[in-house]
Amino acid sequence: MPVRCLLLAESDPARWEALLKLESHEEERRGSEQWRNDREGVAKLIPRFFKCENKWDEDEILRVVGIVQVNGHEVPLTEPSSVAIYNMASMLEHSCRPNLSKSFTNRGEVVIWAPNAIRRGERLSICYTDVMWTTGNRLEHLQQTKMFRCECERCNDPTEYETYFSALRCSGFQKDSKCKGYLLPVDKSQWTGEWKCLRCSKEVTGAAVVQILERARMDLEAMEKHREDHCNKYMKHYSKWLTSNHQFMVDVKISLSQVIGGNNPEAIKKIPYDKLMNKIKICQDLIALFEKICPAEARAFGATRFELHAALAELGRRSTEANNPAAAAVQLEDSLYNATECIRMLLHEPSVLMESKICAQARVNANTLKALLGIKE
Ligand SMILES: C[S@@+](CC[C@H](N)C(=O)[O-])C[C@H]1O[C@@H](n2cnc3c(N)ncnc32)[C@H](O)[C@@H]1O
Repeated sequence: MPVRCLLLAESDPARWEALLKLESHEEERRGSEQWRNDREGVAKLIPRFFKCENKWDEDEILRVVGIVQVNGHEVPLTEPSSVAIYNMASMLEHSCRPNLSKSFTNRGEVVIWAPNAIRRGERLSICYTDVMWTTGNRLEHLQQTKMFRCECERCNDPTEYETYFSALRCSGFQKDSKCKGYLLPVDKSQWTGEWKCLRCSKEVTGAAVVQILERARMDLEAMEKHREDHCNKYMKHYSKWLTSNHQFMVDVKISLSQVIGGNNPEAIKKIPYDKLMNKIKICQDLIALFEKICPAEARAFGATRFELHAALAELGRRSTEANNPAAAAVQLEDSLYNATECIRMLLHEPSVLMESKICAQARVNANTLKALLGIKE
């Protein structure tokens, strides 16, 4: 990527000039661990590897590396994904609760759109990191790669709109404790320091927090997420330490929402009633959480709305079979609403991605539901 950028100076001087106008954080990066690694691994390597010792000096290469790191977007169209820089999209500022969503066309063009209404005067933002990461991880990632401390509303509220997405449970850190309180950092800007229970005020060391989070992360990575029993076991075990909305729990709930009755289109018809209701509850909880912490995260909404519409349609089918047309009508209408929301959220997904196929299926299902409900186009 840096070599391609550097070669623009000859192949496309106008784009080279435009690239050089982008933020590199050259000075702030200088001397950091990342900068030292880039110097050894990129700036010194390129001239040797490409046998062009005098073509570019070290500072020029490191500046381009900085520009790529600060402005690059991961494009998930290929396996592995690629990185691209978009001149206009580079001007967008960051928020951990952005109001814009980012998608791509099959040709790799970026699509920036607003899933929800934006108030007059509200600033436009995208997320430079992952909205599904805890505050500590987001802050660290932004500081290390984009060289700034995020002061967005979400980062300044450790409860994250009372979802406790990054919090831990006090009881997990105290033997035989019945405390139902949540732990958060004593200093909201220091997620690696001491944590304190909001209810009983007990303090826990940063090292103890890191230890449990590391264990939970490793177990999450190692588990088979397509296995319902594995997901349930993980949630049961870690409910001692993690809040029900914690990043890792949410990760497992997203898997569960897809796995329950999701093996094939017929599978959902065979699951017991309580499992069907559990799928619906998981989807509704996820949507309520997304609405609070990431209302523009279109792909997460789209996938979960799809699962919810499927479960509600099945519920409606069972109500019809049980001779309860009134309940069936409400459930099918609700299913149609979720299918429509799924389509709206996945509308801009490129056909090479799975999300576009989910969107296409939601269209077919929405038409079937409309026919069932006697709704004309
Ligand atoms: C992709 S550039 C955005 C354009 C850049 N502000 C410029 O004028 O060229 C990313 C850089 O903008 C700044 N930035 C973007 N969003 C920010 C935010 N919410 N708070 C502080 N700095 C931010 C940071 O310096 C970050 O590394």
